Amino acid sequence: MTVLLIAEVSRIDGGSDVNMDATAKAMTAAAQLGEVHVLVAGEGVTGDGAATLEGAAKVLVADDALYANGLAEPVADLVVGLAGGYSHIVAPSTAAAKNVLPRIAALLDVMILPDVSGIVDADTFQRPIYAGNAIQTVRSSDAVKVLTIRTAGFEAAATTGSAPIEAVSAAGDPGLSSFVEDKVAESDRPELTSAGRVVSGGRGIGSEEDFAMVEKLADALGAAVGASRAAVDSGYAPNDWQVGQTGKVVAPELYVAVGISGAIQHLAGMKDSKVIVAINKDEDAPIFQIADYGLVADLFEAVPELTQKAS
Ligand SMILES: Cc1cc2nc3c(=O)[nH]c(=O)nc-3n(C[C@H](O)[C@H](O)[C@H](O)COP(=O)(O)OP(=O)(O)OC[C@H]3O[C@@H](n4cnc5c(N)ncnc54)[C@H](O)[C@@H]3O)c2cc1C
Repeated sequence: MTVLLIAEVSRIDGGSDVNMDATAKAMTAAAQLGEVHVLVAGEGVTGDGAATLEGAAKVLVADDALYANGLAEPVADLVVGLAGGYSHIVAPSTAAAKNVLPRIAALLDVMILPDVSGIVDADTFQRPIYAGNAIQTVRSSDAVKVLTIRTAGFEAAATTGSAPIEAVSAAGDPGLSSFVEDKVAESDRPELTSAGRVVSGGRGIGSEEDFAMVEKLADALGAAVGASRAAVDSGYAPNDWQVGQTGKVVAPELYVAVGISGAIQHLAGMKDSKVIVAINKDEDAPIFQIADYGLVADLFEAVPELTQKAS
């Protein structure tokens, strides 16, 4: 069995480099499957770091401007071109890999095995389902197994090796996508995951216009703004404000939940906050069970009043 491990490559200061932590953890999983070749695709990449990974038999370096901006299509094409000799194609379960690996699986006409957290044998894998509440064991009879590795489940491989490095040439531009720009979101507010205070709004706010009320309270408190998934799905707040199981996990000193019922998936993202304040008109709302301070009130009255007092 020979495994192709796709290294996670991050863009740093105009160049690219291997994200060693994610790649080293995926290496530990890959090494349980067979001999591992590591593919490093990027612009200006050397493969030197990947070559130190214990378990790497060979490092393949595709140094080309085509891979500079992390577009999934050229990388998928490159991997499909190399896939012939491999029993498994593996990558750490990162946002980039989750974009590339399903394309590879589709092009090879095999299934994708995402978020693998345990290797049973070369055909059998474990992965969490139902938000981690159950573990699924999947056996694949595909000729090539394409899997992403949930890195939290594996220790990082040591970096004491010295694998040989080989250049591989770019597959050519499939012309399916082109890079336009990267834009860093600018905000005067603190960053959500590291903020000391967070004010989040839920479906109870009722509209995008009224969500401005939550933002005003956040600004008065010097807080970051969060939202429940229902508020995001309803278009009241942008996606990257979502707090919870499928959003961001926050643990600020102060978390204010406005018009949020307190579903378990929301609590998964904020229950470790030091002081939780809930504003809800329903006194039986589950959020009150974990709130340190509960205000049973109409948010349209309570929030402007609080904002005025905090300003
Ligand atoms: C797999 C999965 C993952 C999920 N991931 C997430 C996640 O990451 N984050 C998340 O938040 N949810 C997540 N959810 C959704 C979650 O189950 C809930 O549907 C969601 O959290 C509900 O959002 P909400 O509390 O804003 O809305 P609702 O449950 O509709 O609650 C609205 C609340 O507002 C109150 N209210 C209404 N009007 C007023 C008023 N005028 N004044 C005061 N209070 C008022 C109501 O009493 C109610 O309690 C997930 C669900 C699934 C199945």
